[in-house]
Amino acid sequence: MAGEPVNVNEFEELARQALPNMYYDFFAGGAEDQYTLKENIEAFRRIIIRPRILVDVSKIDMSTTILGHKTSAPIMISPTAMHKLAHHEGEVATARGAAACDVIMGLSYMSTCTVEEVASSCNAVRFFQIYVYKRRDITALMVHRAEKNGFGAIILTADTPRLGRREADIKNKMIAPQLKNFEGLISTEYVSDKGSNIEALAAGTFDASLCWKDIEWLKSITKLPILIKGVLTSEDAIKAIEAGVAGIIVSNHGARQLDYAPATISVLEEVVHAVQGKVPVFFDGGVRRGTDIFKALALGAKAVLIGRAVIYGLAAKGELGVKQVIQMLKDEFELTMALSGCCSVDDITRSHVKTEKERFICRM
Ligand SMILES: Cc1cc2nc3c(=O)[nH]c(=O)nc-3n(C[C@H](O)[C@H](O)[C@H](O)COP(=O)(O)O)c2cc1C
Ligand SMILES: CC(C)CC(=O)C(=O)O
Repeated sequence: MAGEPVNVNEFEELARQALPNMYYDFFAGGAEDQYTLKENIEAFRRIIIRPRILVDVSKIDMSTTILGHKTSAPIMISPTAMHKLAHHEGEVATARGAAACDVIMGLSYMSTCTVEEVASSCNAVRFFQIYVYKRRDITALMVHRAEKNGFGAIILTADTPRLGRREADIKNKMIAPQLKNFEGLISTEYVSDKGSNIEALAAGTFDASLCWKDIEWLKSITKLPILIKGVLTSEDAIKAIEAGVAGIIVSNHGARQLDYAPATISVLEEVVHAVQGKVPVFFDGGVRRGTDIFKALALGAKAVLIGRAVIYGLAAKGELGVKQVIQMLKDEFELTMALSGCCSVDDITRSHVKTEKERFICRM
């Protein structure tokens, strides 16, 4: 590629060149046939924008408020694991990139920098994602550390009772590094001759018995608002509201868990309808362009979360790359708003997009 990257896909190419195959495959890969992985992107392509003309768009305001936190754009960083495998500064570089762009950072439970290191590195608003370990005392301790270190919410990832089958990681015998957060608490260095050590780590530590009633337990150990991540159906959206969560994240885990789960953008509206405005609905999966962000907001998302795009920026150029990727998405989103006749995020409505089903309705 000649010159500087001009879009997220070019950052992916730089990341591919920068990383050992094993790590690139871990970051980029999905489950089994990777049908859902492709669909997360393709389903966006099938949605068309209906722009309005002759609107004064000389000033565009992308800002919004997420759980009471004012933010520059409806963009957050999705929690993704093990950033030191992408860049030696790890999650500290990601957090600094988020702070520089004034967006909220989701920190993974499986991070390679500690909660304390990330918290003291910058003033980014941070949410902490958790997996629930069989050793619940360790999860409770992590929640308390996040609370003590000024994190603004807990993201409970609910789609991973077991790890999805990621065949590249099996072939590569993907390593499971020791995770600094858990040093002295539990070993996260798993070695299995059979294949992915990440899978062995998840099988050894994650609590597959986690269920709806455990949200009560989580609420009993923290005052922080709880977002539930991994909702794909109206049935589960209703249960989540009954359980008292502060928000819902429509996510298929970047297509790394259940293959042939739906593309997230194709089920966003189903969840939004079920929620009836009771809590904010967030969205992730396949966001690579500002137009994708616009489409998700038109279909009812309060904000989107970005997973791989941020990792690609981090792998290519560290903190600067994270900043450039987020800025690129913000710039593209701002231009999309202007060209669609929307001056603020509240101006983006359902009538600004046509889904595939609606596109072929013939107006007589
Ligand atoms: C390499 C990688 C690691 C991830 N690790 C986590 C994790 O630790 N916790 C979690 O809740 N989700 C994790 N996810 C899922 C992301 O939070 C998010 O749902 C997904 O990446 C969104 O799709 P996108 O990558 O197309 O933006 C991970 C995703 C990737 C690609
Ligand atoms: C270490 C893994 C369990 C992190 C994860 O959620 C993922 O790789 O998708």
